[in-house]
Amino acid sequence: MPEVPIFERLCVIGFGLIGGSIARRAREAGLARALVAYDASDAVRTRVRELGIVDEVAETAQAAVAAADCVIVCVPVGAIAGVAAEIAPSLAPGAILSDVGSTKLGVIGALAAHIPPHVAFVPAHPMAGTEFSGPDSGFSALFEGRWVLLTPPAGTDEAAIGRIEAFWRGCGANVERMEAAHHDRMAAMVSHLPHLIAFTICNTAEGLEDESRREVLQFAASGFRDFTRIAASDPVMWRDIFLANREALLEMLARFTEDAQAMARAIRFGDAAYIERSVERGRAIRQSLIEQKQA
Ligand SMILES: NC(=O)c1ccc[n+]([C@@H]2O[C@H](COP(=O)([O-])OP(=O)(O)OC[C@H]3O[C@@H](n4cnc5c(N)ncnc54)[C@H](O)[C@@H]3O)[C@@H](O)[C@H]2O)c1
Ligand SMILES: O=C(O)C(=O)C[C@]1(C(=O)O)C=C[C@@H](O)C=C1
Repeated sequence: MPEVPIFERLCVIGFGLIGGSIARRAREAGLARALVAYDASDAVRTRVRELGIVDEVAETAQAAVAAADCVIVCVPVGAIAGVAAEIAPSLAPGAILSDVGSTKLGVIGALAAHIPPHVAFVPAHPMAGTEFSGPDSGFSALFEGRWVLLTPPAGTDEAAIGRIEAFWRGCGANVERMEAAHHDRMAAMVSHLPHLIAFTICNTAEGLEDESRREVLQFAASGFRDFTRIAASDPVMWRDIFLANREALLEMLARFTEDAQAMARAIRFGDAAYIERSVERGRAIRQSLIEQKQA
């Protein structure tokens, strides 16, 4: 366990699933001496005050960051650059700015213009979440045993990276560094493509003629339910991710489409060996994930 507190005053901008989980964990584990939050939504700020997790809920983003030695931006990817522009003039000298966005290249590019020279920017992405959102959805154990990927641009202050790493370890996470472009291709495959497919299959079911649609919803057994859990996720968040990671996502979608077409062809021509091999390979990959989790 890292020595606590890691930060004197930690500021969370955006108090949804991820911001709320960070705040809960930071409070529980004493990772920051003081916690301050800001959210653009009046209703969310009111709820955060009721929850009593943070020491202060600021009325503006500028006021929230003013005396913070670490600011973590936890808003949808498409809103991160706007928040950075809003808070940049108020960031304290020596402060660390971080984010939790699900895509990294675009976020880093959009933020570069706004970060003052006296502030270190350490981009991060916790590979943990649920299909729920909002101030009540967070929980302190969300990051326990999960990966957090750091994608600091070359030349980022090592001490700042070390403190962000210590913070995430204090949240119970494992931390790894990687290049932002590599991160985006990997995330496209393991997270963005599965969400795209889950949303799409729900739309496909919805598009069936009335009677079949009613039956799909009535008789959906565990296959459809397990497979589409993530389709309950927030539309703004996923709109932003798909648009921000366009190239990598389209590449993975093209690969997937080719593989799906190969399967369609095998089914059409009765190629039983291909079908069995393909299912076998898929099953082995899924089983290795289960073993990894148990290890
Ligand atoms: N949900 C997940 O599973 C998950 C996992 C890892 C990373 N992420 C990333 O974390 C970020 C937050 O996701 P979440 O699931 O916590 O979302 P959420 O919808 O639960 O919360 C986002 C919050 O940001 C606030 N917000 C929006 N624009 C704002 C602005 N300009 N200024 C201040 N507040 C603003 C909203 O009011 C909302 O309360 C996203 O970038 C997402 O890609 C999400
Ligand atoms: O478990 C879920 O519900 C999630 O969608 C979490 C999930 C994922 O795809 O694994 C979603 C987005 C992220 O950026 C990281 C994690």
